[in-house]
Amino acid sequence: MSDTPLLKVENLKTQFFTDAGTVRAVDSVSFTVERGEIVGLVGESGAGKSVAVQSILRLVDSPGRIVGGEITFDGKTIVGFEEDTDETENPVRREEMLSDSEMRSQIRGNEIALIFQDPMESLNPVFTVGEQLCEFIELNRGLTGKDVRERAIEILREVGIPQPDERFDDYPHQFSGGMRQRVLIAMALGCEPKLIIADEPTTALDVTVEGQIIDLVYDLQKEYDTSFLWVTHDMGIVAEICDRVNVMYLGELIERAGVDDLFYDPQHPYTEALLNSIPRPNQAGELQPLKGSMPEAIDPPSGCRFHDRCPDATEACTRTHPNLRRVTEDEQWAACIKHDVFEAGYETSRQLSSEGVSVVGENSE
Ligand SMILES: Nc1ncnc2c1ncn2[C@@H]1O[C@H](COP(=O)(O)OP(=O)(O)OP(=O)(O)O)[C@@H](O)[C@H]1O
Ligand code: NI
Repeated sequence: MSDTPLLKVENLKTQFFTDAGTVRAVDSVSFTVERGEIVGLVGESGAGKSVAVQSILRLVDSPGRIVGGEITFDGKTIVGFEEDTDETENPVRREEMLSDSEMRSQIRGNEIALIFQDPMESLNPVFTVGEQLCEFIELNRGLTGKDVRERAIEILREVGIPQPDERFDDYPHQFSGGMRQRVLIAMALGCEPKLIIADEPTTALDVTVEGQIIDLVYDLQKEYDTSFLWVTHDMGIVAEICDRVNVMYLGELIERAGVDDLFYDPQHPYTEALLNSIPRPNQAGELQPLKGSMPEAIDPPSGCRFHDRCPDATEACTRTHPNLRRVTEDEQWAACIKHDVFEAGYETSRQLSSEGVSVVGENSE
């Protein structure tokens, strides 16, 4: 049991059935989170990171639907379909797949907690921070009376709220953005989850506060051994806290690696381009902003979805769809036909060259 990953996502497909066509927001994505790990999910805006997270919690909004794949969490089947139902609008659920009420009572906010970008959305402005935290603890941990208040104050102290017994009676608007995010982390911890999913939780904060929150998460992770799935478009944050990283591009996973391998020896040109666009210690040349913007998931390019922005693309890349495969001795995986030259004819076909790279506008971030 303990050698199975805490979270396992396999060939997940989530699509939006819109009037304009089918948006393949998450297109056969697989990754795992092991116990006690902080795993990053990175990529530009629109890559499918949030939809992947919503799929794990089974919170995909209509007209979106999970149409294929399997998600298991701590021995439970969050998503599981009968075979051969892939890509139909109504795949048949397997018997062991958790019901909607089991998702609500056992998984969401209990075994898996979610932290969003905007804490105000998750906090109720008419109740004090303390009241909300207490309600949450009562609901999730079954404590009552004085114990609840004590636990709430203890957690507030733990997440670095100064004078927690006084701040307990404040309303959310009396807290700064960073403090509110700390309260959300307190709530997430309050239910002692096995996994915390953080979807760009520090994007709205200034750099100093962001740094403090990240330090806090790092410390808490050490203390509680909680696993994290950390969604961000910020490679700097990834470098700071993640053990392993999954890079998404246009609904697909294009590279997966341990954080050091990813930063020092990226195996996919998109990862390399992302890294070249941020300042980092071993920076060889000047910063190069990532050229162009990500195409629409409704009509992805043929072959490799990144080929029209890729500096290394050859003609073969417009034809061959690369699969994610292990490309180094370590656990480093990439989806690029550079790594299977003989099969796909990468080296023998014409370089698309710099003119082949369409430069349309600036990076979408
Ligand atoms: N309700 C919806 N209806 C139609 N398409 C949607 C809907 N929600 C998301 N999408 C599409 O799914 C794709 C993935 O979106 P998603 O929000 O997961 O991206 P993201 O990687 O989280 O980006 P960001 O960094 O901006 O949060 C996009 O093409 C988006 O337009
Ligand atoms: Ni998002």
